[in-house]
Amino acid sequence: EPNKLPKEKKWSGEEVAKHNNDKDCWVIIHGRAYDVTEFKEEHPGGKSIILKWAGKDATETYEPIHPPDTLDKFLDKSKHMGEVNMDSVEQEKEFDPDEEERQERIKRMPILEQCYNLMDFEAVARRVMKKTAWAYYSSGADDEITMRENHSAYHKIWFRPRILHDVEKIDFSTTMLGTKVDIPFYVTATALGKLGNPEGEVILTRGARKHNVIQMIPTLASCSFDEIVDAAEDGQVQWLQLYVNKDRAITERIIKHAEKRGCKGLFITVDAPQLGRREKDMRSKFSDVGSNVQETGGENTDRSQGAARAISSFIDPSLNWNDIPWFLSVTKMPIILKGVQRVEDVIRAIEVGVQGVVLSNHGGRQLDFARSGIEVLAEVMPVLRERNWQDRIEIYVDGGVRRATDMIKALCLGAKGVGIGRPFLFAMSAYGLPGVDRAMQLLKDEMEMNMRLIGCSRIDQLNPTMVDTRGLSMHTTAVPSDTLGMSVYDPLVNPQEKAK
Ligand SMILES: Cc1cc2c(cc1C)[n+](S(=O)(=O)[O-])c1c(=O)[nH]c(=O)nc-1n2C[C@H](O)[C@H](O)[C@H](O)COP(=O)(O)O
Repeated sequence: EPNKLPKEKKWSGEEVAKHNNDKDCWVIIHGRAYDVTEFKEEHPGGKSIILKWAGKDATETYEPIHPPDTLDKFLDKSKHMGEVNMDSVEQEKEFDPDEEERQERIKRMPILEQCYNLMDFEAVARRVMKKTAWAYYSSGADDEITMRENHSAYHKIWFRPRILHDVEKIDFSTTMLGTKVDIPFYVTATALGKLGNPEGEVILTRGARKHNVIQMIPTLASCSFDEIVDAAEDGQVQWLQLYVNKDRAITERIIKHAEKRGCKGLFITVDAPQLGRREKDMRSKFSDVGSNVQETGGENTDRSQGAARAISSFIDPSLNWNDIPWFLSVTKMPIILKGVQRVEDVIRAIEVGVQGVVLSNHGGRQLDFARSGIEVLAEVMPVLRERNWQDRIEIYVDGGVRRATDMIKALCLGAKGVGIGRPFLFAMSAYGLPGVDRAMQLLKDEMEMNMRLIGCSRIDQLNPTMVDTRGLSMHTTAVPSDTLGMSVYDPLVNPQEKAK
């Protein structure tokens, strides 16, 4: 065929560069050429990003968003054109006006030992991460009120410590879905790990292994699912976070494969029938990566929806309670609904037969003005206790957990454990595995001290009498300062302009 290479030949950069338009479109990924002329029409991230790199090496942009097996899985073999002689390819770096200053900031960043708590990692990550990666990880929906409320809700809960209890030996280990863990937190599912670190989610796997905590593997990981499972040690427990695909055959395949690979929990995300509107993310360079989920949204849909939208057009917005029996029928893994936000749905989850819920608003990235997970927990537990249902399912909370005291408050109120997201992403992005390791160790040190100071030596001694939650439902949210107004009316300097 015209485009077929004799075995030993490699394409030159010049030859690939000829295929640089809508009618004839090749890209180079990891030193190989791919004909994406037809595929670009159905690319979930929209076709503009592909055309932007038509005829060029797209590896750097491609890498953080796509697991390594993406092209083998989704691009017909006949479109895999073969090897490219990369010496002949003109490397085109995506111009980033901030890159020079960022490299300077990296040289001046604090050493790891100067990070004393999880918020320190956020402060460092903000300075040293690429803007697009920082935007994706740090963004919340709309005015980010819920994202801030998630953390400040813990500041409305005060302790009622007890005294004169023997707290010489502290044991804060517990079990989660039957797995023994060192400390009651798990690494929650957060997409696109390679935006923050070239190795991606496997860094979190190694940190989780070292501290004997569970990692929840995201559907939208940068690493492939099998890479993440292979990075785990024998006996290391992982869970799967599932975005349900409109095509249930794909979903069934994913579930069965996860079970076969040893996952010990299926966390179905139920708070994201469509990914939230995260404006920091939308402003970053992904703004040219509109996705076909907007196409279905009709002409006037805003296409600059950032990375989130670019990778989530497959999610099924029709998912509903009637689907749950099917999930219970296709797997033996315990099923947990992630993103439950009111007691009525916890009752329904128990009645429909799932094994747990995560009280969560997706880190404030979905519905703004959703209540914090911890506030919902305070609503849920008294109702379950009234029915003597408190042991019918395991209840987790995530969102805004930054201190061991946050964890202790959640456990006092009846949570089995908490999920932690951004802190480990920021620790990984700033310092790699040593950062994640230190972040987890800091939480263990804080846990030991605070359990001692609250007067408990074991997790099962934590109970509602040890906290005062009277202030919890007071949403004395200061009127949000108009950050959008301050920035959005500035003449948006086009980075390309700045470079001239
Ligand atoms: C920070 C972050 C969170 C994401 C996340 C990506 C990032 C960068 N992504 S998202 O791209 O779709 O929004 C996921 C995801 O893949 N699936 C999911 O169930 N939750 C996702 N979450 C939510 C996460 O599982 C927790 O609910 C949330 O992070 C907890 O809040 P903290 O970050 O404050 O700990």
